[in-house]
Amino acid sequence: MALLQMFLKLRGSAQSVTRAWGCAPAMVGSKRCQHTARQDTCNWQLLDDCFELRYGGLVMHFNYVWLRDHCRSASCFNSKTNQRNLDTGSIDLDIRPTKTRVDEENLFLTWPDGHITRYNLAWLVKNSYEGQKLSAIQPRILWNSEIYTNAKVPSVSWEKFMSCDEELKTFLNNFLLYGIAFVEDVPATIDATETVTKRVSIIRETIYGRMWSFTSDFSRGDTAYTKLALDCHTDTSYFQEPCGIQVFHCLRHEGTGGRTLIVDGFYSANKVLERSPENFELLSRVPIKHEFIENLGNHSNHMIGIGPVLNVYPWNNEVYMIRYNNYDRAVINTVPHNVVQRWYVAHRQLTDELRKPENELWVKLKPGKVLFIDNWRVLHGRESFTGLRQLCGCYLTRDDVLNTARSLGLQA
Ligand SMILES: C[N+](C)(C)CCCC[C@H](N)C(=O)O
Ligand SMILES: O=C(O)CCC(=O)C(=O)O
Ligand SMILES: [Fe+2]
Repeated sequence: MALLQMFLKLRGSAQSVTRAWGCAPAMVGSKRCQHTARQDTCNWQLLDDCFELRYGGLVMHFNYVWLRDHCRSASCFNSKTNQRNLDTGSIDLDIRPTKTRVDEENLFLTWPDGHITRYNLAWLVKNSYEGQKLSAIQPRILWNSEIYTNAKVPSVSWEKFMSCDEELKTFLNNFLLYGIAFVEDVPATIDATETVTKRVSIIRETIYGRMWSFTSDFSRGDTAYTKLALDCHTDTSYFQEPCGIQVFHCLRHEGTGGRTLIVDGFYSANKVLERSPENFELLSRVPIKHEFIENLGNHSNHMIGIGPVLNVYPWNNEVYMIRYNNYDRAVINTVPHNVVQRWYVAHRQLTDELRKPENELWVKLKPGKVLFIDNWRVLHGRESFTGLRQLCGCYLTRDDVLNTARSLGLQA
């Protein structure tokens, strides 16, 4: 929590300075602002180290360098490319505006060189730390098996999915909210599986190939290539950037068992946060290693990924990635002995949550039913099985899935 406390402290000290700085012509101001339909009062003060703005129900604090840096005038910002022209390295780090003016919708600051910046007040609300802190980067519905089942998430079907953007949008909306989504009635081939994934994103080629198809032949040095049960886990936790999405399509299974286990890792992480913030903090602070060492036939690989089990945004504690794979977790040598015990306690609490039967969703994948899993959020596993079972799929690059979602107007 140290970093968060630092943030809060910094904000606290900014707030405690109430008298305005130097010899600015107008240091405190007030104006009735017409903002959309309602009347909003807009109050501002030039504080020592920031500009304080009260507007739209928020008290916001803007650093002066930030304000200069975010000038959207034609000379500072190219609105065609949405890129900054202004050289941030040229801003005086002690810069202060020399003049301040507010009208119904805008704040105007004049800088020492005479340059004037206009900020739309609604834009400031949206882009202030205080405004941002209130909202999640990615709105989600955390689920256990009952919540997911009761939600009756509409499934999408191959034909419509391939031809209709609205159907793709429905699918991506489900995927963003729940971290899993299905496409039904897909032809049971590797080619069709590839076609369906390419509708969503770019395939991420890895040491396992581009499209992969595997069975219990131990062709690779990993338990996935056996008939054994697998406890819930995230894949490629031994990559510096674990794969964003995993796609599974069971092309055939003649035998028993082999159901797929799916668990919302963020639901469990949230339970840990609610019950023990200290444990949550340990899991989000302590970096550990995952490792994949393969020496089998013509496959020789050594992958190492380092990072905490829970990756959170420091300003709102929102989890954005979980790395949890007890098979692939490497020797812990990044943690001092007095922290290790506490880390194991925290890890146990998360494990207990993940393994609660009510949090487990079990599905039998059948030919035709393609499952997309958010590998940064949802853990998967499987029941042991008998007989011939062939699974194909691939990994997708996360940025491109989110890019597709945003291009369809979804928040991602
Ligand atoms: C999916 N596919 C069979 C290609 C690879 C499986 C990788 C399994 C590995 N233990 C991990 O969790 O990353
Ligand atoms: O066989 C399965 O159902 C999944 C195995 C697995 O965890 C994987 O391939 O990543
Ligand atoms: Fe896996």
